[in-house]
Amino acid sequence: MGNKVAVLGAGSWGTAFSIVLADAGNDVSVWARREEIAASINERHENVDYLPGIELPRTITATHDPERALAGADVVVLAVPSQSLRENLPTFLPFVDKDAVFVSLMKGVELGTLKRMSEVVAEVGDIGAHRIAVVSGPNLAREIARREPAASVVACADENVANMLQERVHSPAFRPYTSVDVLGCEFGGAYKNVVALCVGMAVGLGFGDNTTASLITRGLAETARLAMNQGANPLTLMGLAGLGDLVATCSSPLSRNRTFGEKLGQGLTVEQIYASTRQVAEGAKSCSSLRALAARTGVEAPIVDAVDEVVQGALTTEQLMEAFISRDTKAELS
Ligand SMILES: NC(=O)C1=CN([C@@H]2O[C@H](COP(=O)(O)OP(=O)(O)OC[C@H]3O[C@@H](n4cnc5c(N)ncnc54)[C@H](OP(=O)(O)O)[C@@H]3O)[C@@H](O)[C@H]2O)C=CC1
Ligand SMILES: O=C(CO)COP(=O)(O)O
Repeated sequence: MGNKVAVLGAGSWGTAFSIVLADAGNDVSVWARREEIAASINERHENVDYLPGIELPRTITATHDPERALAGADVVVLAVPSQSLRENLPTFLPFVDKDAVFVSLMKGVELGTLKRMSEVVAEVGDIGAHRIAVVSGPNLAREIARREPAASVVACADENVANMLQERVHSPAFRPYTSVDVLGCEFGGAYKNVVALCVGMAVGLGFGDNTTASLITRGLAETARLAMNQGANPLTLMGLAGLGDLVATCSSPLSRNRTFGEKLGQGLTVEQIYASTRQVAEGAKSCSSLRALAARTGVEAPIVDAVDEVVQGALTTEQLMEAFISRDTKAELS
């Protein structure tokens, strides 16, 4: 095995992370669902749909053929939407080397099964935890693609694998830290998208920084409550994959989740927002799965509950804010 990485998914983050991988010295082969995206990457060295105006390194090539993308790759990066991973995996798995390590970039929880992405990979591919890693942190795709400095977490149950991947993804602008808390990183990544939807709603309604800071802070408390109930290390939620990503996503106009929430706050419907973009806002789906998981485990999750109600059309954004403020009062650290 050499230094070839297959990146499965040519959206914003799959493409931006390919730049990190190329800058770190890997040969990168991207699988694109649409042939025209593969052609744009190969011929123009640009992903015209997802990262227009960003020149891609020549060591990134793309193909529509999963077998070609995966041939000779010892690291397989998964960058498709969370809700399509289960249906995508059977297309990829026959061509994955038996020792290759999977790296999930995805930040969602599967509807129905309520599984995290690493759990879906383990189940569908019958793959051990030592071969499944996660990269998660404050990593807005366009900023990473512009090589603005950022840090992130590479988590794997096997510390040696996390160390190996840390080297493979360490580029001049991208600083990865290792962790063995895959679960904590995945909950941090999925939950912050829902909190960002909520913050976006507040912004869309015209509220300022006190409101958004209150939602971010209570969102972090809620994230930690559910993640710890599931076995996460609480310190992971205080780190890059928790607080770091929460702050970046909730603060940035580049975030699709925050933007989705903002449009809801401005009065657009969920259907109108879906019709206006092809990019994924994971929180609009994961609010339902995280809500179901919290209910199943008896964990209080008022932000996730209320965001899901808004997305289902059962609550307006004004009612969400009213519900947030008028809930029964309690001790902060309860
Ligand atoms: N963008 C970001 O800043 C970051 C994103 N992430 C996470 O990375 C994951 C991927 O997101 P991102 O790249 O941003 O998403 P985008 O919306 O930018 O791109 C989605 C990609 O998935 C493809 N796709 C859509 N539907 C399917 C399907 N049913 N089967 C296979 N492929 C499909 C799209 O192909 P097509 O063009 O043909 O529709 C496109 O290549 C998400 O979980 C996200 O939360 C994590 C960190 C940062
Ligand atoms: O995960 C992200 C930043 O770390 C990207 O957030 P959005 O999916 O909301 O754009």
